[in-house]
Amino acid sequence: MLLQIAAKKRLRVDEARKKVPLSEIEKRLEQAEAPRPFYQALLMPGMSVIAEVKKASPSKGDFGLTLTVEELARAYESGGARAISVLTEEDFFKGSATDLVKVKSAVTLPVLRKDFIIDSYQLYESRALGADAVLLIAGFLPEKELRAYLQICDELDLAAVVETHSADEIQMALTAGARIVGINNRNLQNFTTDVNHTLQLAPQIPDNVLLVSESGIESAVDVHLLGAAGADAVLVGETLVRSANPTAKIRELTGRKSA
Ligand SMILES: O=P(O)(O)OC[C@@H](O)[C@@H](O)c1c[nH]c2ccccc12
Repeated sequence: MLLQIAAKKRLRVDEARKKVPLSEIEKRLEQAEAPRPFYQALLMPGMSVIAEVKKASPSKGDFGLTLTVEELARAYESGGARAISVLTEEDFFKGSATDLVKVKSAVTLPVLRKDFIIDSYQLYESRALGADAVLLIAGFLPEKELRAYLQICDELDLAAVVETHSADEIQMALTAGARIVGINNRNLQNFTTDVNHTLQLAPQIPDNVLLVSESGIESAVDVHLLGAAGADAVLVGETLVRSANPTAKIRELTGRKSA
């Protein structure tokens, strides 16, 4: 599955680069506004929720959103989310770059672009689209490349969440210079999720690195356990998009009325 996603992405990136060359993106970036502070949002006291706009996934199919992406993002903001994640992958998650642009203008929160980044072109593109942060998947990138991408993110003032699945990937992310590490609770072999995955690996994350627990977070109990284990943030998609009231669901998860 991951290989299929990466192969599709390669084609799409090559196409995008033909349409809008890097030199053109760099020109656009001269006029770009300063990014919203993603890292600082996660640093706030208490658990930060990164709420995800997710229309579909390869394992669950279409979630049948009844709200527009703007409405959903605003509902998240009202519930006290501290950042919004927007899935922009087209072929397996039914996302788009347009979704990111729409969400960015609908809220005042920082916005994370969730996609499969396999080419440095996508970092510049993300910044030009208005992303304040990107996801870098450690399992997709050799350490040297990860390090180079993190450096480009620094130059672009783009925050980066480096997603990991194992102790080895965490070590690699830290060596490459990650300041925000994600631990994905989803087993990519069978797509099951287990928040214990974060609880087991959390001790590997030093205090000066922010920890985001990703996937399969369903309840206030999950959030409490993850906070006690040292997570600074949780990344929540399905539980929120399936909820009849995403605003109330975020408040329920954090136990707070606002951000
Ligand atoms: O819907 P969930 O189980 O709350 O998961 C959200 C998020 O963690 C998940 O969408 C995700 C984590 N890493 C990814 C990488 C690519 C696509 C999607 C993801």
